[in-house]
Amino acid sequence: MLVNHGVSESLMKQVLEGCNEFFNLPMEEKMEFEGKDIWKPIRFGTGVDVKVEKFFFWRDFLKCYVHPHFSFPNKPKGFSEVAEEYSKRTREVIKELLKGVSESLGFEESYIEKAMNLDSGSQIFAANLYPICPQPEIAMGIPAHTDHGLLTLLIENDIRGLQIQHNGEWFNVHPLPNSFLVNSGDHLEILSNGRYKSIKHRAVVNNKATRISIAVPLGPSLDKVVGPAPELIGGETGRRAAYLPMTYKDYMERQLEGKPCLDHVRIPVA
Ligand SMILES: O=C(O)CCC(=O)C(=O)O
Ligand SMILES: [Fe+2]
Repeated sequence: MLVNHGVSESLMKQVLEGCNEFFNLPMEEKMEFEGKDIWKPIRFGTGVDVKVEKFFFWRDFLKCYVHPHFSFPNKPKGFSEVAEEYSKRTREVIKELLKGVSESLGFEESYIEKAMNLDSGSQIFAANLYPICPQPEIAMGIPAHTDHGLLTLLIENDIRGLQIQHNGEWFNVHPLPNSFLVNSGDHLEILSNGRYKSIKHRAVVNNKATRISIAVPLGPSLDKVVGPAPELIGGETGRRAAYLPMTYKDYMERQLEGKPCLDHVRIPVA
């Protein structure tokens, strides 16, 4: 589905360029932001050359919490301002999309915004760098996963690499120029009691060009206990809750520790 998102081409270019400049900083400057704690407001990680299971991971990343509080590196100069504007704009686009999602579930358009407390919703700016890889067949940029939030907006620097899983098979996808690729996340699946499915995806690497992608997920406020919308279960609907409620914060802690959390909260059919 194509909709006018109202974010300028020049802002998209500037934010990708800012990421490029950040990743080009000397390693010791980026390592100031290095850390394992998932709650660190600004976190840089370098995973190139680490073998996990059957693949070598081949990715550096920068993850910043940008809402409700905006945290961002103070270099390269001007990047933080561009990223703040980009975060604000993408948040508006996601909120607009969620109005349509609310209506598609039979609710008034502000339902998800209110139910998920999006005024203090948790938004992350996640930039990924996939350097040229000499042996792409034994490496993986980012392994198969689902995003934990409600919706994620993704852009890239014209180099392909994203794959999504459909009916058990992997398909290459490539955002159209000047557009966002929108992925549905775990919390949309939970809230909609499975009417929306969280999309499984991964990023492969190549031996020709460096790829940069920026994923911006928006989720509920961290203290929000999220389970299936009460209107979609029980009573006349004849449907049972298919997911256990949990705070978004607890959920993220499990997911980012590498445990597949959606499987944990899914209630098996008796
Ligand atoms: O690089 C990509 O295309 C995917 C990135 C991604 O899935 C993520 O950052 O969660
Ligand atoms: Fe993702």
